[in-house]
Amino acid sequence: MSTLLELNQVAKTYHTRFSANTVNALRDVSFEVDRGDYVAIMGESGSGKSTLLNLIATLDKPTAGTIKLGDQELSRIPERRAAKFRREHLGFVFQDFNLLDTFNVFDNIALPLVLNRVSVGKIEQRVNAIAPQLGIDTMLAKYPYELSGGQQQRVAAARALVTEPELLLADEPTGALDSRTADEMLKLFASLNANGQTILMVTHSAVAASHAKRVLFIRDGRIFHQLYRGDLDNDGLLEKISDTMTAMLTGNGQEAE
Ligand SMILES: Nc1ncnc2c1ncn2[C@@H]1O[C@H](COP(=O)(O)OP(=O)(O)OP(=O)(O)O)[C@@H](O)[C@H]1O
Repeated sequence: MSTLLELNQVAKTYHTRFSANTVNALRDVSFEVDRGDYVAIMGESGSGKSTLLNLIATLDKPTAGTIKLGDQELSRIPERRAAKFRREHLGFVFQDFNLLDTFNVFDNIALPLVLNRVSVGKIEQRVNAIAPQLGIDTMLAKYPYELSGGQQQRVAAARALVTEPELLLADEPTGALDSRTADEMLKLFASLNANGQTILMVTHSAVAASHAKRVLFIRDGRIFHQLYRGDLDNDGLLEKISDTMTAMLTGNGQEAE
């Protein structure tokens, strides 16, 4: 398999404006994500997960180290091209869906294509192709407030996928969903991944992470440990995740290789 995302000794230090304090949010983070992989990133609140996601999403730049998506080193993308790069290469799914209330479902899904100046005919073709895959083809004329949380998240997933992104970035995608709906969402992610979609998901939820192929644990801005699914089923991986979380919380266990 070829490498899609490569982080090499990435560090991020925040300098707070009104004091001399600095926060080392990430330190010496290196890992790779192959095309077709499904990676979950776990860690306690404040461990650096959002910082990491923001760097990969080109919303912020590392203080040191490099991040490459394919052949492109992200910190070399000029500011004026960053939004276009994001729309062309990345898809985003957030905890709170981030749908536009005044747009119907069709227009919400179409938005990134409109911004990319895709022709009207092609937009209709793409939206009509992705909607049935996510089971929302009967809802295209509805507005977000008319949908359940699970349906809204599927619309958000459709919007993220309609541009056929190389990498799907998800930030707590099941955080606002009840457990049954969260389970449906996780099954959807697994089937997207089975069809080749590369996924990087930040989550607090061990159950959500147990659907991934690989789990990275961050503690105090460093990679603490990695788990690979191998031959394990979701329950087997969940057990290992729980053990690692216990080790992380009690301060035991090994640092990552
Ligand atoms: N803009 C900022 N300025 C200063 N410090 C920051 C900034 N953003 C994050 N931090 C600090 O960096 C560290 C990592 O924060 P980050 O938000 O990445 O953690 P997290 O793992 O995503 O937490 P959570 O799960 O609560 O969202 C924390 O100590 C946080 O206070």
